[in-house]
Amino acid sequence: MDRIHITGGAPLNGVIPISGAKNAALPLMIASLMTGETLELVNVPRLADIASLSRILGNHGVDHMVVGKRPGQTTETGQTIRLTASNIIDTTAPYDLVSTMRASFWVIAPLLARFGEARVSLPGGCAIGTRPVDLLIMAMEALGAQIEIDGGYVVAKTRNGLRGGDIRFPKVTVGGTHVALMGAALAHGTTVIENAAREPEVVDLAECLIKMGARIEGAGTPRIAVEGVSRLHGARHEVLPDRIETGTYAMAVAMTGGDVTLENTRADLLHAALDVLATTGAEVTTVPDGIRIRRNGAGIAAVDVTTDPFPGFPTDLQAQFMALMTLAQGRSQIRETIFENRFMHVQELARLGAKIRLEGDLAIVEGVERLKGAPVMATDLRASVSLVIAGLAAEGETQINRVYHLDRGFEALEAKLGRCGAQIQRVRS
Ligand SMILES: CC(=O)N[C@H]1[C@@H](OP(=O)(O)OP(=O)(O)OC[C@H]2O[C@@H](n3ccc(=O)[nH]c3=O)[C@H](O)[C@@H]2O)O[C@H](CO)[C@@H](O)[C@@H]1O
Ligand SMILES: C=C(OP(=O)(O)O)C(=O)O
Repeated sequence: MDRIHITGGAPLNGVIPISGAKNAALPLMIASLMTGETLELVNVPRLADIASLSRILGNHGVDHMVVGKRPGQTTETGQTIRLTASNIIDTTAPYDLVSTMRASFWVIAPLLARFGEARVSLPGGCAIGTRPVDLLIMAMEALGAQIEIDGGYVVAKTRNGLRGGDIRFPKVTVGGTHVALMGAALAHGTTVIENAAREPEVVDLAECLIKMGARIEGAGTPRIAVEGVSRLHGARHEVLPDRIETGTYAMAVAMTGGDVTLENTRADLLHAALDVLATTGAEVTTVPDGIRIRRNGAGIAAVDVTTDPFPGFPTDLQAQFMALMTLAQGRSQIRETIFENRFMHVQELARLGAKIRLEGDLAIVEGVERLKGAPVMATDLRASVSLVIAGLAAEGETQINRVYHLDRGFEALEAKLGRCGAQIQRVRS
């Protein structure tokens, strides 16, 4: 298994190009199942999760083509892919493909809406809590689907197509909102989704569906209205920038010190996180087509954070922020409200010398003066990258095992950091 070796202590200086968002690209690719025409997606990141989903779509019969590079494009310019679901041969998404990632479960909605049936294995994904799918099932039932669980599979059927209905989510769910949107877009009649997720990735999916002919109003607000149409058509859509990758590198610079411009991204995608970073003492400025982060000399101020659905502080940046707080001057309290088991990085950060105490959903971090490199191993994607950030700021060598978690969500991580002065290498084995 590959490992990442880091020799910490160097500040980061330079430019980091931000990739297209994994968590937008995945539902957008799934939306290709909603039409027999071609969906062209631009700025798709090169990631293990994207490859896994391509395999799942391929198994359903979706044709997948990667468009060749154009002059001026580099390996870090996202790929353009064309997906055509004109000949679906199988409406089952099998366990061995779906178990590796959460988003693959969402194929259930377009399959059901367009073909009247779907058999999808219960999903996997990052081990950060129980992660049930009851609300996704509730949404499809509200659209008239009959659903049963059989041998680890969710079997969904509809006789005469989905029909519009009222969906009120008791808690905000990103996946539930994606599924509700895709189902409702091809249902007969009107659907109102209440307490919808407002995440930018939901808005990106809605914008793409609108280009495909869907009638959707209110995406980005808690109330989305969808007027179903009988068919959708092909479209071309650019995946929005990855706000979690953006925030991750911003926190890395805030921790190591230095001056980095994050290119091809937008501050409005992560205001809550950038505001918190500024409060810690980092200088955050917006520049054309990006964000500049600087911290030179000043110490890191301790700041309390609570994760929340968008526009709040994202749970997907909680681990990275905790890494930063391990070197803060004083005590910070980090409350995780979205997932009940998303503190797996705590014991690994402790190996580097961090002082963190857990009390239920609260992590109390006592800042220390320095971290010291050590071998560590993370169990999920964002936890893994929090160890990379901590390793960059620690004295000496850090070795990060189980790198496949990082490959799920961070495109060209070593190259992007290496060009800014980080001493980071992948050791293949
Ligand atoms: C691929 C992708 O986009 N993943 C993101 C998505 O995950 P995902 O869509 O799985 O997360 P949700 O927003 O659905 O989960 C939010 C909360 O609702 C609960 N819940 C969800 C569905 C359900 O049927 N029942 C239920 O109880 C979850 O356990 C969790 O406590 O949003 C999360 C919250 O921003 C992010 O951390 C993930 O990175
Ligand atoms: C939790 C994540 O992914 P998934 O929902 O696929 O587990 C993530 O992107 O941080």
